[in-house]
Amino acid sequence: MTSTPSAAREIPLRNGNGNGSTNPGEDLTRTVSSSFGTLDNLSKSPTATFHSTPSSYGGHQKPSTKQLKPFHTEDIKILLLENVNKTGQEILRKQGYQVEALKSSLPEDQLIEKIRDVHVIGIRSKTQLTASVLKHAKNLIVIGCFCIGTNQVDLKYAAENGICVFNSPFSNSRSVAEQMIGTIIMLARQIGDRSNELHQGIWNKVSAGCWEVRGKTLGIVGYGHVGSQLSVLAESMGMKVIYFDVVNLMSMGTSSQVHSLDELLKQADFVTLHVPEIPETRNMISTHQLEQMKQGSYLLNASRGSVVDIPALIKAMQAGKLGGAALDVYPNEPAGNGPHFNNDLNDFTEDLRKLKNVILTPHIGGSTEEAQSAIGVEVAESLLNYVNLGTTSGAVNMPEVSLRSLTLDEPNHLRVVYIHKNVPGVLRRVNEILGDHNVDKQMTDSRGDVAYLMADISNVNISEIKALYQSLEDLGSRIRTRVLY
Ligand SMILES: NC(=O)C1=CN([C@@H]2O[C@H](COP(=O)(O)OP(=O)(O)OC[C@H]3O[C@@H](n4cnc5c(N)ncnc54)[C@H](O)[C@@H]3O)[C@@H](O)[C@H]2O)C=CC1
Ligand SMILES: O=C(O)CCC(=O)C(=O)O
Repeated sequence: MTSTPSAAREIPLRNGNGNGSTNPGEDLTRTVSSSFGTLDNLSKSPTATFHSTPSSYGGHQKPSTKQLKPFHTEDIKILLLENVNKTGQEILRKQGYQVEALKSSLPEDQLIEKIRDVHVIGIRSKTQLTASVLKHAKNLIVIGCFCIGTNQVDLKYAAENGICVFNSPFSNSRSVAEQMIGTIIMLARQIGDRSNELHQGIWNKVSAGCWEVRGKTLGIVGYGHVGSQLSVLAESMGMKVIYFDVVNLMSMGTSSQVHSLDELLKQADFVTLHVPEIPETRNMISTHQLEQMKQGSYLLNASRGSVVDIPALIKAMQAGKLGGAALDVYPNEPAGNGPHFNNDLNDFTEDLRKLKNVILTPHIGGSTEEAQSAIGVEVAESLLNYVNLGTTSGAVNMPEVSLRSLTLDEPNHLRVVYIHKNVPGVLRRVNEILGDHNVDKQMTDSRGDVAYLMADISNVNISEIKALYQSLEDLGSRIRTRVLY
């Protein structure tokens, strides 16, 4: 169940990227067809106060919280891809929004068709929301990544076009760390091979090359949410933990930070990768790094497929340099489940599949009931808070801005959300427009080239909302204007 504090509703969902209609009025009617109908009706009574009636949506709200609802919620279209958990789907459906949920991701041409009219899209790690896809998303105001990684989204393009992006920063970290613990032991004991052999009827009781993990050194590359959880679990099994991170961090337990990747590679019996996909981490483990690793050591990657040069890893395995490896992620991954793990996907796949003591898993580090359910709730609530209240807390590509909810004892109040280019003079112009009313509270912040302003203003007649909106839209700095009332 959502704990979203109120159910404010957005009116103008205009895209600021120049792809939408040049007439904002047309955009309003096009994107949320009933919002002008409602607005026009209300505006016949210019002195009317606009307490919205208490909504049936989101049963947890305090009685005094104002429900902002200038259009029908069923006009909001949400597309959820990649089997987003039911918890998230239900929260969004309960709002009355139109939710379409698909089990897999979509090929680019189908994605472009679908993304044209949705206001909200929810994805996991596979769907690539590049600039060339997003430029077709004329109505899109927010993206929810129901996962940790956001490398699949062009965050800069999204921000510059007024599309806010949320993720779930740590709800699956524990699941990944636990999978790594299991995998470390499986590699050390060659359990994958023994199990495969026995499935084929072959009894192969061996101890050569099989080890306890107690007393061995685990080298963690990237000591963030996943890496630090793993550190604690590994120490509890008697492993010595060292880690390398570009940031100076507090060591958990008795683990210690080393100064370079090479230092870690030279000391560790197991090397495990938990860095984000960024240009600096592309192929961070390649031929040179594999050469630095100890003879018979093991490599694990559950970060992103681009972080390891897999053909180089295959060579190191074939040469007997490593004792084993485990991969959960690959440069190209299939859109959905099925018999897709072959050379059509990545041209090294058949060679990889032939290797002994190499555990291959289909990107399931975060795939547990606990993680997916928690992520569903967390990201769906971020989406609601953004759509309903304009709140950007936790956003990964916008400044974090929030104001307390409007309440029913505040008549003639509305909330203005103004996403704009971060250039001098904008605040003065915006406040000239808002200044005809009473600005009760205002917050503004910037992140790079984009700034986000949120203001609650009172003494606004219904008949004035459209003009207010239009004045903000007419400013050259405007990326996107939303008025919630
Ligand atoms: N296999 C799976 O199902 C999952 C995979 N992931 C992947 O794991 C990655 C890590 O996740 P978290 O620990 O939550 O991220 P995080 O952001 O909490 O930690 C990443 C750490 O890597 C460090 N780092 C960045 N660049 C580095 C570099 N060049 N060298 C060394 N350290 C560097 C950062 O300073 C940070 O401490 C995610 O970005 C995601 O791609 C996350 C969850 C599930
Ligand atoms: O579960 C997923 O779809 C993706 C997990 C992941 O890689 C992430 O959270 O970054």
